[in-house]
Amino acid sequence: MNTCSTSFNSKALSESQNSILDMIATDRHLDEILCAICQMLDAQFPEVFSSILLADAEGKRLLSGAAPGLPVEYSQAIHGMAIGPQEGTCGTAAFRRELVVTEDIARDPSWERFRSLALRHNLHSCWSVPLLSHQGRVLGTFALYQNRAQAPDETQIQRLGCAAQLAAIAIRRECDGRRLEESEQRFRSLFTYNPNPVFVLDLDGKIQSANPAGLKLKPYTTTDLIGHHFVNLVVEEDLHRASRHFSAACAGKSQRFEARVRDESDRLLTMDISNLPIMVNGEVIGVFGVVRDISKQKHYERELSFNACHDRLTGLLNRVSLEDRLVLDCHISRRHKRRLAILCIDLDGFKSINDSLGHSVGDQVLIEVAQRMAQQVRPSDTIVRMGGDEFIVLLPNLLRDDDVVPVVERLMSGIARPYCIQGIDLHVSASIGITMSDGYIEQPMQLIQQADMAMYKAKQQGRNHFQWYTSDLNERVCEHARLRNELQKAIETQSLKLHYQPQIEARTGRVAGVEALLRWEHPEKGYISPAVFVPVAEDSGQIIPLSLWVLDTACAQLRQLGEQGITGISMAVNISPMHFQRGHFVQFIQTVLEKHGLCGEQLELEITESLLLHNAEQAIDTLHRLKALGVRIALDDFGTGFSSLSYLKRLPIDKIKIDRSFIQELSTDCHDAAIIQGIISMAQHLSLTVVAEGVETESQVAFLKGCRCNVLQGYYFAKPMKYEALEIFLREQKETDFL
Ligand SMILES: Nc1nc2c(ncn2[C@@H]2O[C@@H]3COP(=O)(O)O[C@H]4[C@@H](O)[C@H](n5cnc6c(=O)[nH]c(N)nc65)O[C@@H]4COP(=O)(O)O[C@H]3[C@H]2O)c(=O)[nH]1
Repeated sequence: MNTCSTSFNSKALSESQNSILDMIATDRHLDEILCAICQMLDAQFPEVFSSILLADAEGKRLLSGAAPGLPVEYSQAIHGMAIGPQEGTCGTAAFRRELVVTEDIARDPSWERFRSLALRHNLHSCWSVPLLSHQGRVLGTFALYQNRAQAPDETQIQRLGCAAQLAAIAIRRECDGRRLEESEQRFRSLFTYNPNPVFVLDLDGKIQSANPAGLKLKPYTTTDLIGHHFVNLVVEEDLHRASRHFSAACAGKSQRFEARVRDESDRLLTMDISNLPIMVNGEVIGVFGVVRDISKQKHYERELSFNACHDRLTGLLNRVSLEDRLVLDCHISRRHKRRLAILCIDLDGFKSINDSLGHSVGDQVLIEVAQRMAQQVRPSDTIVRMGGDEFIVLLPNLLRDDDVVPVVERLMSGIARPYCIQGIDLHVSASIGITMSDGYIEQPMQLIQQADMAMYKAKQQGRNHFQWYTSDLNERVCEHARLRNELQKAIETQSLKLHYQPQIEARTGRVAGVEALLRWEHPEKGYISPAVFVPVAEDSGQIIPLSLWVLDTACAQLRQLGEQGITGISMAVNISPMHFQRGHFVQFIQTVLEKHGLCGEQLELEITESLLLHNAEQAIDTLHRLKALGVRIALDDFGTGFSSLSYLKRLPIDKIKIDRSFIQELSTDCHDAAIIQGIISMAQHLSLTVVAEGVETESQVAFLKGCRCNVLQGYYFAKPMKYEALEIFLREQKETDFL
């Protein structure tokens, strides 16, 4: 080897090195370059063979790189040798990352695997250096084999290092190129296969390239997208915003915003756009526009917010939106110094359509009502469906209060026109409550309450009416609410009592029965008439527990009378239509009779005609079932309602009670006398018992007896009295004849 090193021609070496560097610079194939490096050294040292091995991807094995002077059989045998602490010269050099010198292969223990092969090919010593990347990763090894056992001198080590460096440069460049190529391909894939449109814009905003998804956003007005400014894509209203974000991205700040674009079919799409600066060597050279179509999401968002504040059935605003609208309209009225009208509209007759013809017919009516109302007001007015058949209308721009009247009249006549649903002609009308404001009100929702109160008043006046809100209406409603609360307390503290008024058989003068009448002794107001508090209890639903208590108590006290030996009298109890129409009413009556050991004939239920107004067929059916229990039925307040004589014969009733207003006018009004005579004779034809209520004078008694009225009830005989008084009264009357 000394001979070789002395004969080493440094000029030739430097030329070879230059030509190899040239090969590297001109991107010649790596195999070619590595082979040239080996040949360069082989040429310098006769009887020396260079070998380059390359590390595999995992850095665990060494693979053939170049070894033009080595025998092919040997090169093939060491292909794939492991990198490790005892793996020949090259495997060990790669493992230790330093020059490893094997002076004598024949004696080196790390050569055990390949020793005989090497010696067979006359290879006796091997010196190897690792090839490392910039980051210190092992790229491979460069080795020199000699055909005699020997150690390298300084020059040889230097030349070996020099050649190894050239090989490392070539390999690194190859790796870098491959990595660059790979990263370029990755980027291309991200760009090309991105389902979202991606644009590359120059700093002027011109589109330099677009991926296939981006090309689909080409406006139908242009033929090409590339080279055009991005403003051609964005709709005019959003241009200013889009340009602002683009400029910010050009200044190096990533941006995210929404803008609308039109696609190649001229569809309007809402896009979520990211503008990202393209940074090269710390400088912005362009902008990426990454676009995501969020049109569907926007559509759902709009739908959700529409549903949140609109009524699904009619499309009108719902009660959620009412307060906001009201506050806004108060503001408008204040600013324009106009009057604001608030109308509360409730449909008359809608419930019976819904009950009898079903909800789908009811729904159709509501939809049409909503449409008709919308036709009668201005677009700037507001119509809200509060639920069911109740609506609120806000008219914020009226000059005078009276200007609301024509609108209300139009609404009423519009609603009252017949509806033809599924071939059936239907009629509904509207009861309207009106309140006015100048917009200066601290709690605008109070206006809704006022209109609501007025609407209730309108309803009470009959159908198809409108009513203005007045402050005394408010007073009455407040009183109503107060009474309801106090009544609740009275129910809870059981401070309601029953009084009883005897009913006298006209022919014999004996007590035929008693009527139970509710009494409420208010701690401050004294006795409150049931005529006052029963309607309140009916409105609030309190009538049900009250009615159950009355029936139970009346039956209990009738039984108590029996136990006192007072028998042969019946107990009449007033029944509220609301309780009567409840399910389980008949069952309850049966239970209460059984509980107190009474038979049906001892109980008489006083009902009124109003009970037959809604669903008369069902009411008649309930009456039949009560009759089957033996219970008697009396029709109270006869003569004050519609008193259609024709339906009387269809009703399974036992008695009619002539209202006391007829009896009281008897002496002054000869018509009343005629009416009473008529009622009694008609009742006799129908085999009904007639009771006259409110009998106060002897002459009334005489007249009624003359007309063959069956039963008399009134102060003339007895006022309603407590149970204890009744017991005494009944005991005494045994000996007394009233008539
Ligand atoms: N001026 C005058 N009045 C007489 C005379 N005789 C009896 N009255 C009164 O006439 C009313 C008869 O009861 P109603 O027609 O069923 O009318 C009752 C009934 O509709 C209702 N009511 C009373 N108790 C109950 C009850 O327990 N349940 C229900 N649902 N309603 C009841 O309250 C209404 C009024 O009851 P009250 O104030 O007790 O008034 C009672 C009674 O005190 C008389 O000679 N002259």
